[in-house]
Amino acid sequence: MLDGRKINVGVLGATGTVGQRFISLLAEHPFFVIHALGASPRSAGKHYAKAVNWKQVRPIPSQVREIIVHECKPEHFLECEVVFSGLDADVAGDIEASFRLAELAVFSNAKNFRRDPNVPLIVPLVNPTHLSMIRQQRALHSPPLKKGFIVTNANCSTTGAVVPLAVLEKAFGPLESCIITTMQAISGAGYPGLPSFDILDNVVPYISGEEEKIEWETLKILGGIVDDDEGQKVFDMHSRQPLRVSASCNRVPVIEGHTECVSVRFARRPPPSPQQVREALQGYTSDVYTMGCPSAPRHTIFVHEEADRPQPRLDRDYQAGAGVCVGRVRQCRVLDIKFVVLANNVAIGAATSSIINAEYAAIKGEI
Ligand SMILES: NC(=O)C1=CN([C@@H]2O[C@H](COP(=O)(O)OP(=O)(O)OC[C@H]3O[C@@H](n4cnc5c(N)ncnc54)[C@H](OP(=O)(O)O)[C@@H]3O)[C@@H](O)[C@H]2O)C=CC1
Ligand SMILES: N[C@@H](CC(=O)OP(=O)(O)O)C(=O)O
Repeated sequence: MLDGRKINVGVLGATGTVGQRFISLLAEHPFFVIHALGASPRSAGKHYAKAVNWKQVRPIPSQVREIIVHECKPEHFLECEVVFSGLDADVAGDIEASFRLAELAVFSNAKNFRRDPNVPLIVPLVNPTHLSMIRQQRALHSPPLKKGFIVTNANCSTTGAVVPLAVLEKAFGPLESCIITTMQAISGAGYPGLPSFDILDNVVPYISGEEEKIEWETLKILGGIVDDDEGQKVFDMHSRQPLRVSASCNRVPVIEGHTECVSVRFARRPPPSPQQVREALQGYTSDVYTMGCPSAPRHTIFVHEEADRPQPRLDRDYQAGAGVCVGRVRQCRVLDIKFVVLANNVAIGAATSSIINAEYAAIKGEI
């Protein structure tokens, strides 16, 4: 893998909410060094510090302030091996495909390639081994690729839910059904997000496309990879034990941190007790942490005993936003078990996941 050298990386969408978090997290990274930045033609040609409307707690890292922002064209990123994409989904599809064609490794937050049958959808605390699909992706690409690939991470609400769901499946066998109700922060809509007139003193019970993404992505992430009749690898979408997922999504006046109420029914009878569920969640260690990915949280899930936690203002920075917090684990009178989960939408829900995915790929020798 790395032989002690650092890998040059670029950030696409570097001026946005997710792009800024990438820059904060990559500023002092042991594997990666920021080499190039890209954004829209509106920002191109400016020093980063002039182009960005910086909204992070820590100041703009000094080494990126003077970098000239480029348009998102591969010719400006040829000295990079990896790009992290925080691009607007309206443009991410074509741009990310062009970087893959130019033999770069693309780690994307955007939704565009999540449903591609050869693109892994990886929540690193859950299914990093889906990275293996990039070999088929390269081979089936026209023309076939030597190094280029795209890896996506999930929708931020999907990410928060699938971490505890995956742990429960591992401990207690397949889930049969799951109901998820989200309370999503406004930073999930990028900056400036919703008009204050719409979100202050209010809850908006609709986020376009979100419920469908949670219901579909959960199956791709929790399912395995199998061989089809032609010997191709395919994602099995949890088909061996069909899992029904029903999601309802709400926007709430919180800046950062998506809170979700989750109820689950297990296939096996009798189901686990709330105490068994708490112990399984608290005791889980992710493979990416064990393998030494530097951004992986030491403790994947913190289980609160207090009746009124997790809360976004208090818990969104747990493990620098890389872990998730669960609370209120209790019996559900309709399904089996219900709980609340909080995940930082900009960190483990976005930039941190992409970075851990790239760390895992580097450790595995794929970049
Ligand atoms: N915010 C979140 O919590 C999460 C976001 N995501 C996804 O991550 C991506 C980024 O989200 P977010 O940071 O919130 O979005 P923002 O709107 O904050 O940022 C979008 C970025 O895309 C750039 N961009 C816009 N148009 C173009 C263009 N024509 N060419 C090149 N670059 C362009 C913008 O550059 P400029 O400043 O120059 O306009 C900006 O850097 C989206 O796909 C989103 O769905 C995923 C999970 C969570
Ligand atoms: N839709 C999410 C953020 C997002 O951009 O999701 P996706 O990457 O799945 O489009 C939210 O509003 O909180």
